[in-house]
Parts: sequence; structure tokens; C-alpha cells
Amino acid sequence: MPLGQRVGDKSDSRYCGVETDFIDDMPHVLTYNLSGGFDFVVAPLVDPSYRPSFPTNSASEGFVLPVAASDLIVSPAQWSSHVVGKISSWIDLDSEDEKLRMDSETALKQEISWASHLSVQACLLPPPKKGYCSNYARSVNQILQGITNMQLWLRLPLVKSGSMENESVDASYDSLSGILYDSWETWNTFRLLCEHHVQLCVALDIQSSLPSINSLLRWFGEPVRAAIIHTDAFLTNARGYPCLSKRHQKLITAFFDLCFQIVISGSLIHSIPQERLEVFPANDNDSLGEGAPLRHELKPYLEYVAYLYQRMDPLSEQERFELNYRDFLQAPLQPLMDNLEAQTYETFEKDTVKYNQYQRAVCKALLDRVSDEQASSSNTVLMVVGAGRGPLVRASLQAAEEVGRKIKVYAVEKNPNAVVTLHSLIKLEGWESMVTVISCDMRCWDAPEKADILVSELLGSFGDNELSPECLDGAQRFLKPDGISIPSSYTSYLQPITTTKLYNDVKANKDLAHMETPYVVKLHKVARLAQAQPVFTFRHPEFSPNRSNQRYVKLEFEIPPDTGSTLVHGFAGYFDAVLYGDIYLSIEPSKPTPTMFSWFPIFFPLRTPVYVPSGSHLEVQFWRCCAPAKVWYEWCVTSPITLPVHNVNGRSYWTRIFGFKTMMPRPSTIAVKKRSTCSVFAVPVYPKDVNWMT
Ligand SMILES: C[S@@+](CC[C@H](N)C(=O)[O-])C[C@H]1O[C@@H](n2cnc3c(N)ncnc32)[C@H](O)[C@@H]1O
Repeated sequence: MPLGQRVGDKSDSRYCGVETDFIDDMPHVLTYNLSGGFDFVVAPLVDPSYRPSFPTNSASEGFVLPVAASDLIVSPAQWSSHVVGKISSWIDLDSEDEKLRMDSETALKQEISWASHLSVQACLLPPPKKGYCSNYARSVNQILQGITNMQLWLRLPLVKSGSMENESVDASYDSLSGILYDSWETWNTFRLLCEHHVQLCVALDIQSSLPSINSLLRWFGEPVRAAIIHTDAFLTNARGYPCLSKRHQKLITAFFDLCFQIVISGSLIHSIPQERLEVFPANDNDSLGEGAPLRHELKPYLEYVAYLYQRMDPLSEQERFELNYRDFLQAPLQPLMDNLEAQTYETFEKDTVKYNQYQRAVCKALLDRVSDEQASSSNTVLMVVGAGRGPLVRASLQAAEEVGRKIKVYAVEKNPNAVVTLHSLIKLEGWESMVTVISCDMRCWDAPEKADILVSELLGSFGDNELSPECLDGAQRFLKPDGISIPSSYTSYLQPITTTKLYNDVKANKDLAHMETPYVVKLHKVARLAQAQPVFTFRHPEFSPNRSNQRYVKLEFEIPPDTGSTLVHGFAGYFDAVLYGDIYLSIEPSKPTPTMFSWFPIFFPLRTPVYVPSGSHLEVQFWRCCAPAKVWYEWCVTSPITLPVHNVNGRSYWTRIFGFKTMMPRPSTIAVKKRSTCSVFAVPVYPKDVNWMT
């Protein structure tokens, strides 16, 4: 039974599991827990008290595992939908005791092999011993090469020494070794040894004490599949029921949003008032005995977790639309090279927030330019360059009407298909006396007069990446020397992020070009490691004779000291734009224009993820390069390690300045969609097609 559904979140219900001990009667384990309200069990498949001692050279031949149930006793559908196999915790692949190490490896392979035979979708691996995991990771990596569908969840405590709420009960300190412990470091070592294998995931043990927010945030970009909450991490409310601290509540809510499963572990340690203990009718195949009532002792914990889920804010209509775009790579639009399609324009046109901002900017500019006294006599010349299907023309006309100014509009558009719409709009909306449509590239148009105001929206997710600077440089010839450009400036921003999902998706293409191409992405499962910093700014008009659109910047990111070490998979890119005066558009995370959805962020991947040790800086260098026919970015990391410059000479990604044909090799085998459109070439499996394990 799902925990319940948030309004508007129908396909995205959350699931809650329970960790059980070994009982050699899996049908009973399932009946008891599923009828008790849990969706799945995390259960040992093999008796953990069984500690085989294998002959040194003939491995496991002939051994029969003491298993929890024959594969026949539980249906294949139940094995795969309701059971996560828990690997024996005695297994220690990095023990100094060679015999134990060898036996552990054999036993691990046997248990995984049995789990694989049952088709369970995941196995929970015991945590590595603190500080050591190389041999464990090596063996797991070997296993990963041979399994197809099953995931392996590496169990780790959610701890980081030096940042826990209550250091006196700090589980992050290894008293044996005296080593300060950060479980993220263990995870990072483990997954690097396993080459970021996509089936290697994490299950976090949530304890009563939590590390600092910044160190927790690192996990948001990791492939965490489950958060295991032990009953002793729960507090007791005034009525005797379990509840969680405010920090835990926030964390679990964030986990829901990131689609992590919740698992309740441990026994009932709260004295729940008797009348609230629920009784469940016995199931037909209840092996406890006919008619015996079943009562799940952990139900109060499950109910509390369900309550946290249900009280989350409902998803807005826009968020629901964007569910399918979360963490999926899209090829950036190139409206200068390509002619946009009708449905792309249609998606833009739904973003009323963007056009309202333009309308406000045009209002302000008209009021500044034309005094009340001149209002009836002067006719302001406004040119919408890159008019598309006319929304900025409409916003400009509405602005003029709002402030009582007369305007004459030229709508300049190079896409002949959009020009057809512009012509039909003139008739439909009665614009004949006010609007002239020009079917032309703005850089080639021989304008009959000069403009007072030049309005454009040629911005990409990274501001200048759709070549707004080059287009407006060509158009400003017909702007009066004191004319106004809307936008008057725009700035790109960069932010280092951890994003295992995107890194793996990019890497799956196995070629250099995909590793050094920027993608448009609705970022979701990412850890934003530092504040975004400004990169390149362009101002318009720019009449200086020495102007250049080449840019270079060196950025130094300071990761907050309590974060701990991090792994950077690439950079999220954003932009903001000053339209006019104090009217702006922004997708920069610290000051986004509320509810505007025209742009998702851009992602610049790194060919090799960069480990940034705790307390170190991350230095990155970015170039905007221009040649007569193309524009491209190059980027590299120069501290704490130096990586090769990415996209040298625009070899993998570039934008063509002239001509409208796509000449660039486009990613074809990856999940690529176009910016904010419904033209989906590949759809995500989750959450559309709900699979509770993925
Ligand atoms: C991002 S779309 C914006 C369209 C419209 N203004 C809107 O807000 O829906 C950019 C438009 O500019 C057009 N465009 C790009 N470069 C151009 C150029 N050099 N000359 C004329 N139109 C251009 C594209 O064809 C496209 O219709």
C-alpha cells in the first residue's frame, strides 16, 4: 500500500518498507508485513548465523544455502516486488583474517547469486568496515559485471564526524582506529573503485543525530535508494506516539521529493496507548495459525512517515508537467541555426510570467522615453527582433496601450514558418495599422528607419548561448544612438554540482563528444555545492568600436567548510537578464523569477569527476570563443587537480553563426528532448511507469 498520494502527484506515490530479521518462513514474513501496511520487506534470504568455512580452493561447490524460503513458496512477482534481499552482515571482505576474507567473498557471491535467481530487484549490502573497502568494492564490482537488473544498495550510516548534532554520541568516530569518519567518503571511494556503476546505489541509516545541513546536501546528488530509520531515532510526542525532530522531518520530506524509499527498522520502543494498537485480520495463508489476529508493532512508525508524506505541498500544474523532464538531458535549442517548430513556440507562449515582465519593461521604457506632453504627438518606433509568432509584439502593443503611448512596430523574424503566423495574426488581431512584418535575418535587414526601442528574446539557459550578442550586434545598426535595448544586459552563472545520474547518462554514450557538450536539464537529484557565480555579461547596445564577444573568466568556488569533501560531476549554468531598469528575468537559484518556466538550467559535464577534499577550493576556467562562423565554450578545472580543457576548438559542441541548417553532429542515442517542449525523443521510466525499486 503506498503511503498515500499528494494532490496532483498521482503517478508518484511513495513506498515504505520494513527491515526484518531472518525467519525461515518467507510467506509468513510477507503476509505479516504487507498486511501490516508495508510495501516491501528488507529481509535476509540466508540464515545469517550460518558462517560457512569453505575449502580454500574448491570454493562453494556442493554447498546448499540455508535459505529463508524455496523459490517455489513465494511467487516470482512477490519476490521481485516485495523483497529486498539483505546480505549477511558477518561478511567482511577487508578483514585482516585471510580465511574470513576469502569465506566472505564466496558467501557474498553465493547470496547474490541466490537473490538473482529469485529476481529480487535489490540487495542490501552490509556497510564496509570503517576506512577499509577496497577488496569489498573489488568483489562487488566483479558481481556488478554479471548481474543485469538487480541493484546493490550499499548500506551506510548517515554520519560525518565534526558536524553531528550531539558529538558525545557520535557514531562517526571509530573508537578502534581513532579515525574520524565521514560515510560519504567511504561511499565515494567505493563507487570510484566500482567506476560509478549504475546498479550500485546507497541505503542510508538515519540515526538520532544528524550531520550538518551542508554535509547532508551532498547526498542529494547521489543514487540513494533508501533511507533506513531505526525506531530509536524517533522521539516521543506528548501523547506517547513516535515522531521525528524538526530536522529529521525536513530531511525525510526532502527524501520523498527525491524519490528515496523509507525503511523502518528495529522494534517497538514506544509505549503506544493500548487502544491505538491496530489489529489485522488473519490472512488465509497466515502460518501463525488459523484465525489468529495479526498486529504489526511498527504500524505507528509507518503512520507517522505517511503523515509526513501526506502533509507535503501538492505539486503545481507546472511541476507535474516537469516531472517527466527531471534529470533528463536535452539538446539546447539553436534558434539561429534551426527553425523552431510550432509546438516549441506554443510552449514558450504559455509562460505568461515572461511576457508580463517584458510588458512591464516596455511600459517603463516608453514612459521614460516619451513624456506625457509628447504622448499624443510622437510615434515611438519599436522593433521586435526575433518576433517568433508574435507574443512580444502583443506584449509591446499592450504596454503602449497601458501607458497611453503611440507606437509603430516592426516584427522581424528569420523563420519563414513563424512569419506565416505573424501575417495571420495581423489580420486576426487587427494590427494592420500598427505592425509591419519583416521576413528577414535581423543582421541583414535594411531598415527604412531607426528604432527607439529594440525588443528581443534570444536568450538561452546560459544567457548568451543562443547567440543573442551576435544577433543584437547585427541589429543595433538600426537603433538610434540613444535608443533602448530590452534586454539591456544579461549575465550567465555557474555552480559546481554533484549529479551521479547525469554523469552516468552522459558517460553511457561512451564518446568524447558527449562528455564535453552542454545539455539543458531540469535539475532535480543534484547537490548544489556552492553559490552560483557570475560568468559572462553582455550589455546592449554596445557601440564601442573594440567590442568583442569573446570572454574568459577564472572562478574560485569555496565549498562551505562543514560540507566535507565532495565530488564535482560538472557545472550547472543559469542566467539573469535586466530587461529595463529594475525589471529582470532570472533562473539563477538564489533569485529566480517566480513561476517562470521557459528555461531549465544548462549542465556542463566534466569528463572525469573531480574530488574536492574538505576545505579545498575548486578553481574553474571558462572561455567563450568566437570564430567567423561559430561560437563555442571551452572549460577546465585547474584546482584541486588539473583536467584537460574541454571542447577544444569547439570540436564537440558549437553554435553556427550563419546559415540555418544543422551541421553539428547531434546527440542521438541519449535521452534528448528540446528545451521545455513536449517533443520527447526518449522518456524517463520513472515516475511515469512507476517501478518502486528504481
Ligand atoms: C527564443 S525565440 C523567441 C520567440 C518569441 N519572441 C517568443 O518570445 O516567443 C527566438 C526567435 O528569434 C528568431 N531569430 C533568431 N535569430 C534571429 C535572427 N538573426 N534574425 C531574425 N530572427 C531571429 C528565431 O527564429 C526565434 O523565432
